[in-house]
Amino acid sequence: MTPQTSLQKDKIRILLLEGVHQSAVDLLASRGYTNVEYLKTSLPEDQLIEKISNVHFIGIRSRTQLTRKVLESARKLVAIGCFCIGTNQVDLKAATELGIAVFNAPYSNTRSVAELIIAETILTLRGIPAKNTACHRGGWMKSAAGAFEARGKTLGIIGYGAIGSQVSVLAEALGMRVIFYDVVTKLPLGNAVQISSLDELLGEADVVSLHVPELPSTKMMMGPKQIARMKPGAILLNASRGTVVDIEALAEALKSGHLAGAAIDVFPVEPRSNDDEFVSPLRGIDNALLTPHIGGSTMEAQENIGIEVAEKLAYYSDNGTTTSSVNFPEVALPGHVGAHRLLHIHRNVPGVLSAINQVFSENNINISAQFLQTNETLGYVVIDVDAEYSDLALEKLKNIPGTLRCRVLF
Ligand SMILES: NC(=O)c1ccc[n+]([C@@H]2O[C@H](COP(=O)([O-])OP(=O)(O)OC[C@H]3O[C@@H](n4cnc5c(N)ncnc54)[C@H](O)[C@@H]3O)[C@@H](O)[C@H]2O)c1
Ligand SMILES: O=C(O)CC[C@@H](O)C(=O)O
Repeated sequence: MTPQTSLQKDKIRILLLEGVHQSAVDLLASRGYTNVEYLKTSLPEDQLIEKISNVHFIGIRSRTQLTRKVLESARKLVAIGCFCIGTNQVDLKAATELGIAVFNAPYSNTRSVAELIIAETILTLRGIPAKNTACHRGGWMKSAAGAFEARGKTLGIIGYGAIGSQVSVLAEALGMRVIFYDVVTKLPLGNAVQISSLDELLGEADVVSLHVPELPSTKMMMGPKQIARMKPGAILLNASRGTVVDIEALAEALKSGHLAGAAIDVFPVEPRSNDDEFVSPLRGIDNALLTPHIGGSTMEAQENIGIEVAEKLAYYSDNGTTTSSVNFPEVALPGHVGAHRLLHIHRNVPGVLSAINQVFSENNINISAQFLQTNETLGYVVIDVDAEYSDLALEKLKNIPGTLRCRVLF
């Protein structure tokens, strides 16, 4: 039997955008959530605001921009599922301040991206993008000039996290020498070596591959100066985020021949759907291998992501557990058989906790279990009580100053 929540499950509205995998819909259905609107595209802000004002959960990929303005109109929203790794498309500060939990799938497409990077390393070192284009145009570029083996070349990885370190292992298996730059000291895998400055890495690597998140500190981290610092004839790979590379400067470096090639999967501006035109200064540059943000788009990854994120949303809805949330204090909760569970999300300011406890002491409500976790913005308190008291407690808790969201699970 599926547990009852504060709303009947068929009243809990879920909006899934950007064609998330069917596995998400199936998983939600298996947990009793069938009130799902499924769209293949992202939505422009005005349409998003209209739709989000009425839903309890939303699932997106990388294109949907959940700005503060959008989130402020999401009065009923309980949680956001990012069916991907990156969460830069969500204003996380706003989501946190509004008490909306955000989940993602931090590892489900790691391998897919790493495999693509290895393929691109080999293809760009051999000059395949230009040769392929020539063949399609009736040309025949049979030549060894500018074509190299990966073996023995130096791969410079920027951002040695889940993807960067996976690329490192695969590249070493090809016989490449791996160096990496990361703002955090990382345990190097295999024979990889951490380099202390970006500048030094750029001066040494034959192939540079970017695997950093989109952050203020990574915006345009590959600008004209950094691109000029790369070795003549080097190759730049970017499957991280489009804002990390100055795309105009890259186009110039490819046209001038300073860089021998590039493989770019992510762009500062990406079409909203497959029906929209892709516009980029890299179009028409034959030694640039361009892909439509499909680093993580494999059947395996998408199916796993669908299950993982939908499971996190359903679990948070049913039980209150926030394990691996991107922005919420993490609480792994047991079941609450025989009790009603109150979930209280509040601003982490002095006085809220004592006000919560006062509700129970003043009204003589026995607490059978209580869980508390905070981060610097939020406090998350979970209280299990006898069924007969949950309505009264919910009403009182909702009125405590500092309360952001409050719900009950029956
Ligand atoms: N193209 C795609 O389809 C695709 C798929 C998955 C992920 N991504 C992108 O790849 C990014 C990386 O994914 P991940 O799972 O490896 O993330 P991760 O968090 O595991 O690793 C990121 C690494 O970058 C480092 N870093 C942060 N700022 C840095 C800086 N200024 N200089 C150097 N290093 C810095 C971090 O310390 C961390 O080690 C994601 O954030 C996402 O934007 C793209
Ligand atoms: O599927 C997507 O749209 C995004 C994929 C990738 O960039 C990620 O962050 O996981």
